[in-house]
Amino acid sequence: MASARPVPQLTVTTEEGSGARELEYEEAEEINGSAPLRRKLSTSSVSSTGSSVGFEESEDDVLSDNETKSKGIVTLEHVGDSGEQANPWRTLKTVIHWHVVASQRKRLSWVQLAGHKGSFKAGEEGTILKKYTENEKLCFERLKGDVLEQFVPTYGGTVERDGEIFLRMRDLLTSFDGPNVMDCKMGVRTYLEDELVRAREKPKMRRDLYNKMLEVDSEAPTADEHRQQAVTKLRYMQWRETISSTSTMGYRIEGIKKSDGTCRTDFKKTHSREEVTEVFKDFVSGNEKITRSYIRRLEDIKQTLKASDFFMKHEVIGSSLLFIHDHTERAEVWLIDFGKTTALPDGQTLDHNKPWLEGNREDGYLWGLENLLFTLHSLPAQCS
Ligand SMILES: Nc1ncnc2c1ncn2[C@@H]1O[C@H](COP(=O)(O)OP(=O)(O)OP(=O)(O)O)[C@@H](O)[C@H]1O
Ligand SMILES: O=P(O)(O)O[C@@H]1[C@H](O)[C@H](O)[C@@H](OP(=O)(O)O)[C@H](OP(=O)(O)O)[C@H]1O
Repeated sequence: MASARPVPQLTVTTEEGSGARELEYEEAEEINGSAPLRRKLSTSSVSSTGSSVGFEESEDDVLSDNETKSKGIVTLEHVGDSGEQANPWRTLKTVIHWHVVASQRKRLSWVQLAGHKGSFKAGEEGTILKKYTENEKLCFERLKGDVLEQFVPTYGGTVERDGEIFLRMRDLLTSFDGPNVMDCKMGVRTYLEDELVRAREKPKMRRDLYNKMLEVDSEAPTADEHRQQAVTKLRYMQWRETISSTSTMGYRIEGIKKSDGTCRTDFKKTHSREEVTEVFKDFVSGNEKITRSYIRRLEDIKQTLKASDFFMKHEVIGSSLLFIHDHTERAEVWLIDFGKTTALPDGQTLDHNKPWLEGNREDGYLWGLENLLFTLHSLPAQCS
């Protein structure tokens, strides 16, 4: 395995504020002419200390460990499919005329191991609907015809439900019988370089992330962060990267649901090679055939990534590999979550294997994949 790599850190210093309202993410991105990454606008304000470090709460509820640890099973609401492609100009009209009676809605029991609560709804059979972001839609569109498309859930365009726009995609779990599922977030970095720049220019303090930090380690916040009872998102994300295996191995385990109904999302401190290996070993229940299938699939993915035009031209941040197997010993791995996968400027390409230095936009995806394969290769011997 390659050795740990240094992660450039951002030091947030408190400046005197002008009192001006801070630009919100989407506004800033619109001005730059790029696709918005956030799902909702949030409000931010100048802190009461007069600092320009704004305070901000989470834009969406993120599943907390307590909420998911119990099951990892979420109930997705199913609303009838109109088959329509979303038309932004018709949104308001559709909100008014959408006559789906709640009692007629079917519900789907589903597994969501990471991500934002309420992001998904059930689609028609075999599909799920994920809350729309322009960025993810663009990725799905650009993936059409790319060699990587075969490893990505089939994309079925945008649809409108209850006045909201969703991306329709294949539900990867439907063909499995009592699936075991694991989400591994790939890369050495979980925030975009753009986010780093924005965070430096306009740091915003978040109390919810401070609280999430405390839940894991009450000594993690600095004295200053304790005093403010808040941390910046960047500080939180970098801390998450270093306490997990993201910084040292280029991937981390986000959650696991097993066919026996157990579900774990408490892997924030799963850091060492030994700890990660133990989790994998438990996930495959020592089954060598399943392990070998996963290895074959990951080798295919690796070769395909290297040949992919899409991969070469995108900074792939926050994307996961979803592992699925069941009692039939069928095992699959899929690439999911392109919410923060961003096209590079024309002519620029990434290696995905080089260390990240601010400005080079490298994400360490392939390096993480190598390490993941290394972990799986070490399993069969241990399992037998
Ligand atoms: N096509 C799919 N088929 C089956 N399960 C899926 C699919 N897409 C996502 N999931 C499940 O939903 C979870 C969250 O998905 P995803 O990462 O796309 O959401 P998100 O809200 O963008 O997450 P994040 O906030 O981490 O960026 C995954 O861990 C997985 O369990
Ligand atoms: O895994 P955790 O510890 O719950 O932390 C969340 C996780 O890093 C998500 O990836 C991130 O959303 P994005 O990837 O969309 O940035 C979210 O930011 P948020 O709170 O701003 O939604 C974090 O709170």
